[in-house]
Amino acid sequence: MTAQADHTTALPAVHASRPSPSDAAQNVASLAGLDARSISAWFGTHKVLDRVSLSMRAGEVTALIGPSGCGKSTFLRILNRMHELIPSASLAGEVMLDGQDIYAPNRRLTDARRQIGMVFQKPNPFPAMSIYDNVVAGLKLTGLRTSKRSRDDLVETCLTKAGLWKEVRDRLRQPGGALSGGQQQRLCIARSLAIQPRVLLMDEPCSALDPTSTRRIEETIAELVSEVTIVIVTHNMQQAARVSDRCAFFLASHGTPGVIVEHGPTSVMFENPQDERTSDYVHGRFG
Ligand SMILES: Nc1ncnc2c1ncn2[C@@H]1O[C@H](COP(=O)(O)OP(=O)(O)OP(=O)(O)O)[C@@H](O)[C@H]1O
Repeated sequence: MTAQADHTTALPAVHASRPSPSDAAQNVASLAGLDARSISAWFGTHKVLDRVSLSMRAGEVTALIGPSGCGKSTFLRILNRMHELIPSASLAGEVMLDGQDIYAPNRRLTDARRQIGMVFQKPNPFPAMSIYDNVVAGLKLTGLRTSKRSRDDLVETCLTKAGLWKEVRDRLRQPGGALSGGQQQRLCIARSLAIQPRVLLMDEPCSALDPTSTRRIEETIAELVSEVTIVIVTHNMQQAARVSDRCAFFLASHGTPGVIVEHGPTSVMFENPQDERTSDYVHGRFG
């Protein structure tokens, strides 16, 4: 999971057109924050994260940045219990969703996955399944029976939110695999939204996309964050500056496990970071 870092010294305007996070949080009752407390992670005996704590606020975009191999993707997978799918993987710590630990013994794995969705680096729609069926594919997870009419509405709503409706409304029965890469990624976002997650995790969602598709995804993120809390891993510093409210800078120096060196508002992280290593990284002096 490596990608070339794309650094810049310029800090573009950060989504001036959307409501402030606090306005958004007040407007949508179901918004939830995620609070990771003292997370350590291992693959076998190899420790890759050491007591990482981070609050990801409701109604905000939090960007996880840092050089390759410092544990960003591992941290992200821990946030919705995907880390435990890897046989050698283990972890310590707590992940609180709206004050409830998703790892508590009485919490079901499927609950965490339903409430905390994930979009991956490489678009992964079901290629032979129709666009329509891709969007509703996750509904089985919820166990809810829905009418055809409400499924139709859901498909339109989710594709609209993902910025894809106008491009596909006349070909909903065509296979998802026939769409362009950028369209497939927006289809995956629509599929995640269909089960109404409270948090959406995005692991380098634009790294396989061209600049135009990347811009569309970034616009989609800006529109979605008023109703779903977003955590995004990105190697692209311009993108982190454009889309996020807050950033966390991860680092694993000289084979030590990854830690968060610094986190805070994106403008501060880029313009006035407290740690020299953050400054060096966001300005492209290493990584
Ligand atoms: N399935 C796995 N099995 C064993 N080790 C793994 C596995 N996945 C990741 N690691 C190791 O965990 C460490 C952190 O990897 P991770 O992918 O979380 O970093 P990252 O910061 O997301 O990197 P990148 O930016 O390159 O995607 C690395 O040393 C990596 O080799």
